[in-house]
Amino acid sequence: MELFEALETRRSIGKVQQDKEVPTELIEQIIEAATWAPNHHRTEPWRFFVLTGDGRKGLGETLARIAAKGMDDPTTEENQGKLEKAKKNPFRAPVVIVAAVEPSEGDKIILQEEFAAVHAGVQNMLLAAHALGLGAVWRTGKPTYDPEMREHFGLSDKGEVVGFVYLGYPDMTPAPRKRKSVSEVTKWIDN
Ligand SMILES: Cc1cc2nc3c(=O)[nH]c(=O)nc-3n(C[C@H](O)[C@H](O)[C@H](O)COP(=O)(O)O)c2cc1C
Repeated sequence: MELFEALETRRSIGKVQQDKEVPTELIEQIIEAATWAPNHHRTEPWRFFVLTGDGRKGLGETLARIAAKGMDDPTTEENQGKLEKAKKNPFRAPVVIVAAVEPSEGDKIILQEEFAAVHAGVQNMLLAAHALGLGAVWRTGKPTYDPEMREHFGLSDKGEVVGFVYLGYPDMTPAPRKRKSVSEVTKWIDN
């Protein structure tokens, strides 16, 4: 797929086929695409966790634990329903690739730039998935940044999950989207 076509036609695909497995080679290709992202001082701060099958269970349990902390009474019927839903969330796609940052140490290292590199990597992953005929969506939400999430994936105190890429073969056709025009978002400064 040509680059500009991929840029313009990539869409968040929230609904993917449950029973169609994604070959390991394609998952590796998508992660490799992330590793080609630009990164200042060549720190390569990205880390990835590929969750498949029952490997998605731990994420669901962590999401539920984090959600329970924010509830006055997690035992009510309504809240139990919410916690069950949180547990099931990672099962919405056959593959969840967790993208995380492990910032490097050093006088020259700027924390925001370590995050920027991983964010750029995630965009590469979404484009690669699209070019390979897969559907993907970058999911986050407040629990992503809870310390328990960092601990669940064994990241350092400075490490952080930056997103969950839900991946599979598309089971939806997204509606075309509009973006603001270049002129609306750009100011040319030439003197
Ligand atoms: C940092 C980040 C977090 C996002 N988190 C979610 C999310 O939690 N759930 C979701 O459905 N989409 C999420 N998205 C996807 C956006 O909703 C989506 O990109 C936006 O609606 C534009 O649609 P498009 O990707 O199809 O162009 C996220 C996107 C980014 C960049």
